[in-house]
Amino acid sequence: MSLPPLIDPHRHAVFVDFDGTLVELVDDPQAVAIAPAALERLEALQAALGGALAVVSGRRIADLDRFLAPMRFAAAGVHGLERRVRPDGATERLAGPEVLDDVREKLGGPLRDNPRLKLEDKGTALVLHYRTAPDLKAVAERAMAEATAGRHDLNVMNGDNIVEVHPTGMDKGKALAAMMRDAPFAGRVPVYVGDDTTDEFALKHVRDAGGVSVKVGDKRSVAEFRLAGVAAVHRWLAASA
Ligand SMILES: O=P(O)(O)OC[C@H]1O[C@H](O[C@H]2O[C@H](CO)[C@@H](O)[C@H](O)[C@H]2O)[C@H](O)[C@@H](O)[C@@H]1O
Repeated sequence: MSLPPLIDPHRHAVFVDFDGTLVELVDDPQAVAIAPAALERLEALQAALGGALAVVSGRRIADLDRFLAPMRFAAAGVHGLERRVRPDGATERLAGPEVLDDVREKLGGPLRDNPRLKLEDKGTALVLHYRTAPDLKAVAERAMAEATAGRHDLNVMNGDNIVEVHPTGMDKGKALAAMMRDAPFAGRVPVYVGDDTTDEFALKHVRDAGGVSVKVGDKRSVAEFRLAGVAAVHRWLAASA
């Protein structure tokens, strides 16, 4: 797979994943950080694109706001269950936290029995983290499977050292397609850059639509182009800006 072409600010709409793409993966999900210079370049690119830049993430939009402050940006959070088309607009939520109350309670036992497993509660999604305890991968997957048994309204997904659950019906591809229907994205050619299995929905959508699909890292992908890691992403964004 080859390097992606530079972004054309007059033609492209840019969708960028967060963890593993804009910021390096670390043990503590709250400890991620972007370099101030990289953030300034992202803002410059957003301006050059006429605002047609969005962050598409499994994170909550409120968390993305905190990590990327003071930048304001369009975003799809929690894999599209949260959406903000305009940087200063309101965040729309397609589900509430109560839908996971029963799962939250059922995960309590396994979490008490395995204190090295960490729960991230995103309201409309629950994540079991095992990056610092890789031997507990199967335990985490089993706990999630048992806690969600019979719940056909929920989707369990494996990510990078995580197993996550959220309501069905949305993924990053659908989130991107929805954003492409509105200004300032509509009429532009989509560019998507992401590293994880959950990004494959968006990468496939973009490839099928004739856009620029960019995989970060060396995992299998439907993407047409590849960048080696977070540093390479920032070099490419800088060259484009
Ligand atoms: O869609 P993304 O922006 O890539 O978000 C996916 C998940 O990212 C976070 O977890 C990942 O990053 C953590 C910090 O580097 C790392 O500790 C973890 O192992 C990774 O899976 C986030 O905590 C999740 O909620 C997101 O779904």
